[in-house]
Amino acid sequence: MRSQPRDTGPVTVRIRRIDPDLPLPGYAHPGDAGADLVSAEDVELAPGERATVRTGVAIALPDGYAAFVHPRSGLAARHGLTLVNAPGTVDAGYRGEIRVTLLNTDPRTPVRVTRGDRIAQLVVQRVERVTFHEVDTLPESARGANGFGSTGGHADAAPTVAADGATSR
Ligand SMILES: O=c1ccn([C@H]2C[C@H](O)[C@@H](COP(=O)(O)OP(=O)(O)OP(=O)(O)O)O2)c(=O)[nH]1
Repeated sequence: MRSQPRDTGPVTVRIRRIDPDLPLPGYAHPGDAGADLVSAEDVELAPGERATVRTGVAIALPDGYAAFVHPRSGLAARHGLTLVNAPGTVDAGYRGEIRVTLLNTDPRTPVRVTRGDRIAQLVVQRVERVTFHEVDTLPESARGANGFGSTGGHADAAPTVAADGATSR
């Protein structure tokens, strides 16, 4: 069966430039999921150091959406630069400046970020709100309570954590 492209036009997100000299977030290519966010600051991160960096923009997402701040793979692979809280969550009701908590994971080399550098990417997604319905017993499933490496695939897989918190290999 041929898959049909979804009929979705772009969602309009109101954005305010707190720092007028910086570019708006932008998609580098058609089809990209993330719009790049730039740094509003010059920062140097020592090995293992983190810093919360301004991006110069604030947004108002429509209800039912959230934006997620993701690391950029090139910065991660080349410099070990990631985000402490990846992905950061920007709530629909948040009107403050989007900030990015960068972390230099490299054990030896400092990372220098210059104002205007693209430091992270913002992925806007629909999100569901749920009603939590308390029950005594959950429905059975094939996975059950197995997780945390239970399916293997790594020589040093983490121990299995049971529903009661007990661990076993
Ligand atoms: O990487 C991030 C993560 C969050 N935020 C902003 C938007 C978000 O709506 C707000 C609160 O984020 P979160 O809910 O993750 O923080 P919290 O530590 O739970 O704080 P709060 O008690 O304010 O919800 O901070 C950012 O600018 N960048």
